[in-house]
This record gives sequence, C-alpha cells and structure tokens, in this order.
Amino acid sequence: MEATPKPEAVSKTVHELILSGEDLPEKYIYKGSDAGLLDAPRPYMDVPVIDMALLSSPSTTTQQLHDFRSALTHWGCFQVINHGMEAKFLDQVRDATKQFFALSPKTKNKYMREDGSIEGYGNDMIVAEHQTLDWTDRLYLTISPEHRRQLKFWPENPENFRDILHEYTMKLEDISRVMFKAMARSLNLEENSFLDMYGEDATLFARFNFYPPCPSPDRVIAIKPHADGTAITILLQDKQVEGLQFMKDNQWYRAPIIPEALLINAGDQIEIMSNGIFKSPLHRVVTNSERERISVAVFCIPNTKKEIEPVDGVVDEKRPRLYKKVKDYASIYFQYYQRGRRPIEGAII
Ligand SMILES: O=C(O)CCC(=O)C(=O)O
Ligand SMILES: [Fe+2]
Repeated sequence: MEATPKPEAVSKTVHELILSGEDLPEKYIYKGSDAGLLDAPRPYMDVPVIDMALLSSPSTTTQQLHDFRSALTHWGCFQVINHGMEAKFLDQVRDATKQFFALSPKTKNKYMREDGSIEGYGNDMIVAEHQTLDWTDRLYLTISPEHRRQLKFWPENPENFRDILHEYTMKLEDISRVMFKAMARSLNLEENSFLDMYGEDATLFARFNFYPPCPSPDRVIAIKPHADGTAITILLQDKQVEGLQFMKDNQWYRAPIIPEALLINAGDQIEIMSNGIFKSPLHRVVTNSERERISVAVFCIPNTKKEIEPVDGVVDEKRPRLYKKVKDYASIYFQYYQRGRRPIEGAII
C-alpha cells in the first residue's frame, strides 16, 4: 500500500463548526453513490433478536444455534437481549456519553487526541487527500486490557463517566466470550476455536460517537459506508434517534432501535476466521436535521501478535480456503477505509 499522510486533526470539531455559525464546508459534502439522496426513505431490516441467556446455557437447542448462525451469515449482525445488563444501566452509559459531548468545546478539548494517534477526543481524522469528512465528533478510548488504558483521555465529567465505563467494559468482556463460543458451536466447532485465535490479550476499543443535527442530511454523511475491522463490534445505539443502516443485496436498510438490546455485528476478522461463513456487513450512518444522536461502539480486536486465518474445521474440499493469514489487521484498516476501499480485499486469496 502507498504511504499515508500522518493523521491530522482538522481545525474544528463538528460541535465547534456549528457554534461558529460558518457555512457548511465543502469537505463535508459526500461524493459517493447516493450523494444527494442520503436521506431517502429506507425499509427496516428484519434483524434477528438473540436471547443471550439461552445462548450461553449448555442446553442451547439446535434451533437456537441455527438461528444464531443464520443471523451471522445473512445480515452479519443481530440484536442481543438478556445480556446481563439492566436497561437502567444502559441508559446510564447513554447519559454519560451525552453529558460528555454536551460540555463546552474548551472542556472537551482537554481530552483532545494527539497528532498521529487516534485515542482521545476529536473529529473525523484526515488521512487521505480529498477525503470527505464524517459529520461526527468522537471519543476513542482503549478500555481493555486495563493496563493499556490511557486515563488522561478518560473524561472526569460527568463525574461517574469512568466508573460506568469500567463496569460496562467488564460486562462486554463476558458478552464477547459468550459470543465467540456460541459462534464456534453454531458451526459445530470446538467451542474455543475462535477464542484461542482471538487471544488472551485482545483489545476492547470504545468509540463514543456524537452526531449533531446536520443542515444537509441529503448530502452529508455521519459515517461513510464501511465494514468494521474487528472480530466483532458491540454497539449501544441511541435510544430514540435512528441513523444506522446496513447493506444487503445492494440496498440500504434501517437498523431498528430496541432500547434494552445491544447490536452486535461481525467484523472482518471473524469473517476471515470463519472462512467467509460469517459476513462482516457494510454499514453506514446517516444524519438528520432535527435531533442529535449518540452511539457507543466497542470494537473487539484480536491480540495484535496473533495470526488470524480460517480456523481448523471451516476449510474443506467443498469450501476451500478464501483468506490469507493476517496480523495486526486493525493497523492498516483506517487507511483503506478513508479511501473508500474494503480492507478485507487485501486478505482474499
Ligand atoms: O453510530 C452507529 O450506530 C454505528 C457506528 C459505527 O458503525 C462505528 O462506529 O463503526
Ligand atoms: Fe462500524
């Protein structure tokens, strides 16, 4: 791959841009297909709802595993209920996120990311020339393992932000393990097949997304179409405001909101590990002119020292190996993404 310019912060976050009253800068005008039609009506997707209590029990039925597998092969995503967190707690995570983004730019800028790094607060990063910017401000934090947390980027306002995020992290670690085991069982594999490759020292990386109301929802996108470079992504959606869309058969579908559920999608690395049986779905976020939206995406990223490849048991004569070995996949991910290309192309044999 060609060398990439060093990531650079643009001068203003979207929040600052709005407060400045400036006209919409050209670099936010989306040029992809669908430009000018980004706010066209879309049908809902029939995203499967998975009951985690049933999935984690040793007596999971064949039907439940079949439904789970089918969710991952058709949509590449599902909503999870009974995940062990109360609806009230999920609201606390949402509220803490909203409160942080509602702070003044000056206060938030204390947590501003540093040049050349993505961790911290800021807007979409410029990594390629002529890049269209996403209409979003973000806070990126490594949340697990604990020894890699950079607390200087962890907000102290609202006061309970750090405690809530710590508790949320612990829960998501458990949930991710249950998911990897169930994914293996759903393919009749030994239950640790994916977990062993994912590794002990895997990273959970949280991206808090804030999407202010946008003056041109037909021409400005909140997050460009992409598939996640993770093994899996665990998403907490805004409780009231939609925006997330998934692509299937070349059509965009709206993801419905289930307030007490988490939305989990497959990422490129589980697509590779499953030899393409699980699909890492293309998705995007659109803006609207009336209401702000937040979301919290937690990226579950395999240990960067582990080689990722199709696991034993998913390659046979009928299903030849589709992907090469990859290592530290996340590191090349952003450059591909900003050029509008799918990083997984580089892993296909
Ligand atoms: O905001 C959302 O609903 C999705 C965000 C997303 O796709 C991401 O952060 O990768
Ligand atoms: Fe995503």
